[in-house]
Amino acid sequence: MALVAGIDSSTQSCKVFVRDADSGELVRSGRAKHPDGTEIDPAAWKDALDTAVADAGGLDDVDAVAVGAQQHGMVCLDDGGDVVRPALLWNDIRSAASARDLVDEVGAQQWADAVGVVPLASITVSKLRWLADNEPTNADRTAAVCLPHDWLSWHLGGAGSLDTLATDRGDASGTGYFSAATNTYREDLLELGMRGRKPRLPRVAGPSERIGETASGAIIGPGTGDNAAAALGLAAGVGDVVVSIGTSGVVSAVTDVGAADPSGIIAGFADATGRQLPLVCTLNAARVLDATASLLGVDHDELSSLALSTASDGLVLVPYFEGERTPNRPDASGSIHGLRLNNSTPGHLARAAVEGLLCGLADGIDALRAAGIETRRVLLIGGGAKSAAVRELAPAIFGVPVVVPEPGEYVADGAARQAAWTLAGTAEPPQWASARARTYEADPTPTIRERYAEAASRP
Ligand SMILES: Nc1ncnc2c1ncn2[C@@H]1O[C@H](COP(=O)(O)OP(=O)(O)O)[C@@H](O)[C@H]1O
Ligand SMILES: O=C(CO)[C@@H](O)[C@H](O)COP(=O)(O)O
Repeated sequence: MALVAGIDSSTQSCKVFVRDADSGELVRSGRAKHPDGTEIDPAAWKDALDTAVADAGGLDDVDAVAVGAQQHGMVCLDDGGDVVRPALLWNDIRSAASARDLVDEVGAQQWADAVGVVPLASITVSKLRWLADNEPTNADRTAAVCLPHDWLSWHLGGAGSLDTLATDRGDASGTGYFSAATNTYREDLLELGMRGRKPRLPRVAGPSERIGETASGAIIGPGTGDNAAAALGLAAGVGDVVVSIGTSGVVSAVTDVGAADPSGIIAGFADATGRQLPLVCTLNAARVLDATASLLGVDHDELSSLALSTASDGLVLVPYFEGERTPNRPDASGSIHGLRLNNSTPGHLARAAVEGLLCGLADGIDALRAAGIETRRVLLIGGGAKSAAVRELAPAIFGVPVVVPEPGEYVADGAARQAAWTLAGTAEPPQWASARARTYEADPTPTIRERYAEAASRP
């Protein structure tokens, strides 16, 4: 029996899932936590990976491995391959003004046409501009720039010369200097971000290309960004909208036609199979529930019960706890609207937190629909999908049926499926049985959306 391993190095943790390469059956798994913060020494990801691999019983008997990881993180390497400074993660908003500068210099429509992405604080090119303007010495020392998954794959393969760095089009498309439409780097935009400097970039491997070998002889697949890996893990098809409630809230769909949205709401990313992955991402998702539970002094199950046992009654929570990316309001904060004596209860606050989180994601679904993307049903994943209140309330707020696959790690599964594909050398990824799933349906509740839209539009 050939074994493959999929790794998910996400914002909060690292997960390793070992599966049978032919059937996809789960053999064993492991996990480890990442430190908190939006600026992280990549060595912490490596430590967590080593712990998670050990927790999963090691990888010595595994034939192929691939890494899915949080997108956009800026990993700068010097000539010798050492990191120049801690990585700035996708949710680090210090680069918001740099993003605005880049949009002013080039134009939003021009960015969308060139790379499918209008720079925001999250996008790698904005972080590089921040580096060039605020830490010019570090920018000068930067011989190569790569992403979290590129760096981990490179280390799995022994971290040789910078020439051996590799990425895939799924993750490259989140940098702001790679076009998913033409499958080429726009080195001119990288140079613009770096104010004239030209660090080297990872080679962009094909969707199932071998990029190296681990010390124990396992083939390394190209890996990808976590959202592209999730779509592959779920085998998302036409009409499927994947909604992930992790640290980020993500709404995405696999399509043939890419996005070029000058409003910046939809990012024109690539998927992990050679297609496109238009995507809307919010900064505030599962942690909205974490924060509300902590505010109320309850755990997640109690928060969910409170929300489900209380009817909506005019209280609106706008969840911009960490500023917001979509809409682009990096300096915003969370707010509560419509407090009255009769709705000033823990239950109403719990309900408003779940509804606020879901309304932000529903706006993302609407944006995909308005762009002509079929939105027949939602596949709901991520840590937040473990909340019964999220699952129960989502279909009414999203206005479409919500399919919740059994609790799992679909990013790690996508990476494992890619590893199996790389191992097989076939034209298409292997067909693995779909996870068991439950479908939730409900009549739409437009009033909740309208109340939220009114509150969220206030400055
Ligand atoms: N039962 C639950 N209800 C709501 N949120 C939960 C529950 N269990 C875990 N979470 C939250 O889910 C988040 C982790 O989800 P995950 O998808 O792994 O995130 P990431 O991929 O960003 O690391 C954490 O913020 C955690 O508190
Ligand atoms: O920035 C994005 C997508 O554009 C995020 O989705 C990151 O990729 C982090 O993902 P999670 O750790 O929240 O899953």
